Amino acid sequence: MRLAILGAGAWGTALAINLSARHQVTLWTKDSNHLSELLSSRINLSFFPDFPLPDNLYLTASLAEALENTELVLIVVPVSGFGETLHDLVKTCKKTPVIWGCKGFESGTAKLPHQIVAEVLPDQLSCGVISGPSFAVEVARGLPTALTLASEDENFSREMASQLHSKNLRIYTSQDVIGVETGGAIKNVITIAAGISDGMGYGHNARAALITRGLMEITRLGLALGGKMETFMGLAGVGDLLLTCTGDLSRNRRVGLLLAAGKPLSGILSELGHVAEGVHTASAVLQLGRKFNVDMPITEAVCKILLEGMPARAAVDMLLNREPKAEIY
Ligand SMILES: NC(=O)C1=CN([C@@H]2O[C@H](COP(=O)(O)OP(=O)(O)OC[C@H]3O[C@@H](n4cnc5c(N)ncnc54)[C@H](O)[C@@H]3O)[C@@H](O)[C@H]2O)C=CC1
Ligand SMILES: O=C(CO)COP(=O)(O)O
Repeated sequence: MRLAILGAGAWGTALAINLSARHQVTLWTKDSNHLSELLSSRINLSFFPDFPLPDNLYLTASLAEALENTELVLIVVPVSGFGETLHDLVKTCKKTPVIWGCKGFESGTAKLPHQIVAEVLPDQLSCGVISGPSFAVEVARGLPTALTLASEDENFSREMASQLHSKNLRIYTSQDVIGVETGGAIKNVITIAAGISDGMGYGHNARAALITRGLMEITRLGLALGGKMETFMGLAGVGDLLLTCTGDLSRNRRVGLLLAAGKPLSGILSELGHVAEGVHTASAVLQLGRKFNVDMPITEAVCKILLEGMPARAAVDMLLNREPKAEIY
């Protein structure tokens, strides 16, 4: 298949490396300076420096060129650039099927990516989201990874999954777009909390409790938004939550670890050099929790730290001092 990957960060590059083994892939960056770097070194020094780019991977900064004869567009820019990228796509007048891999609610509007698609590309029928436990480095290495591809159009997800599926990239299908997007978005906020807890030395018991109670927050808000319970128990829910809360490759976890060490958020984000979606999505999650009357104490504590500068220890005390209640309610 001929496919265009829009977004040459860690995730776009990892997917391009993996999929180039079986497909004709074009990797698009909006930034012409970044393109020059990619073309001259054949390595993504800015975002993914440890992997040479495959010889058959085509690189461009021209969207029209990227979309030439393309059968599928994979959008893997951060959520903050997702709407802009869709608007750029509209200008090309191409009706190519679209799959996105960004994880978060849009900051300010609290919209999920599929809601942005519905606004910008209202006639886009062949579309869906791909998500699940997938550190970019491991996908680039060809290590076994399983993902969920969700689309309201079952034929589309089945057809695309069969094209993209391989021994090292197992693609399961789903029709629960809201559930898959919600799981991927909220787990980033819970992961920041897990990083904080580990950074403060609270131990394995506390982390297990955070993951479990975090899954409860994901499930409660996800159900309120229209997602399905089984999705939160699957790859895009508990699967991704477990990965990033425990795996040191997670940027969101790293944000938590560094906050616990007392570093200021602005310094952490510039040191990271990559997007940490939990930072940008936390307030939207809190806003939606309030709107749907869903109790989200972990999200609230993370927001206090990120948005109000509350010291991590005080936020943890706030969580620990909550009144006891029934586990399931
Ligand atoms: N890195 C990973 O392991 C995974 C990341 N994701 C998700 O994929 C999305 C992208 O993540 P990464 O590639 O890791 O981030 P990154 O920070 O490594 O790279 C982001 C890329 O997007 C580009 N970009 C930013 N705004 C843009 C815009 N408006 N238009 C065009 N390009 C723009 C940047 O120049 C950069 O090349 C995030 O939502 C993330 O949660 C999903 C699964 C795995
Ligand atoms: O979502 C991811 C893996 O599934 C990547 O997580 P981070 O953005 O925290 O690195």
